[in-house]
Amino acid sequence: MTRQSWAGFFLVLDGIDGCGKSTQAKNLYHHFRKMNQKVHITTEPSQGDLGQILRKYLKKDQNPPQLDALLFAADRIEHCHDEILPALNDGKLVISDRYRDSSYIYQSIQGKNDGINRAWIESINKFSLTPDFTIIFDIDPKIALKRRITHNTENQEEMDKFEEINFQYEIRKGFKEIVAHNPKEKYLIIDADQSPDQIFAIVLKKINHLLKTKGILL
Ligand SMILES: Nc1ncnc2c1ncn2[C@@H]1O[C@H](COP(=O)(O)OP(=O)(O)O)[C@@H](O)[C@H]1O
Ligand SMILES: Cc1cn([C@H]2C[C@H](O)[C@@H](COP(=O)(O)OP(=O)(O)O)O2)c(=O)[nH]c1=O
Repeated sequence: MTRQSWAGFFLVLDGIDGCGKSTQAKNLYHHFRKMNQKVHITTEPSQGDLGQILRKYLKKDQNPPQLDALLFAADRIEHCHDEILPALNDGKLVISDRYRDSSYIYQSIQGKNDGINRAWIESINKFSLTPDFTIIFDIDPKIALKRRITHNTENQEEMDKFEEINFQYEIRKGFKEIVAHNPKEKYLIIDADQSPDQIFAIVLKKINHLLKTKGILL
């Protein structure tokens, strides 16, 4: 699975937990559906067989971090092979709610005291597809947490193991560093402390431009 050119467009939305990426992924999906544009929405952990197994493992507190990293990487290979590449070859805009950068950041921070480093995570992910473009939603973790509690999608007892606030500050920093070290042609960082409509307007302007440049959108 080394092919890196396709008829479609591979877009990733990423950021800390609760930054609003699922909301924007769904907005984009519905927008392009209405326009009769070929579009596919997906998420990581994936809905595939390995994604189901991974979600089960993530509910356990005491997995070795190496195991988490390997499961995320395995799920990603299956996800690329079974779902993402076929959709891209079919000319679709593929919108993924989280992808490889989440592994680079979450697993390297989670495993920093267990001998896990970024180079190893990159190596186990080297067979996954490289996105055409990534949007990072940047927000203070306290605001993201408040949103999720206010909307009653979360309470403190049910918080996933990755959602502890200091960990989220480290994750936020990690995403910012990725943006800083990559070209503007590949990444956009958006201040996610704005209304959903304001954020959507920024996202849509960028994606329309990118799709027009690639000749996918007329
Ligand atoms: N821009 C926004 N302003 C206020 N609340 C938001 C905004 N975007 C999303 N939300 C709400 O915040 C919560 C988390 O958003 P969600 O899109 O699920 O985040 P993520 O997918 O990044 O975890 C949801 O309850 C959602 O309705
Ligand atoms: C894709 C991915 C997610 N994660 C983490 C981020 C989330 O805290 C958790 C599960 O994701 P999920 O339950 O979908 O949360 P969210 O709505 O915030 O995206 O898995 C990783 O640690 N590594 C990865 O490669």
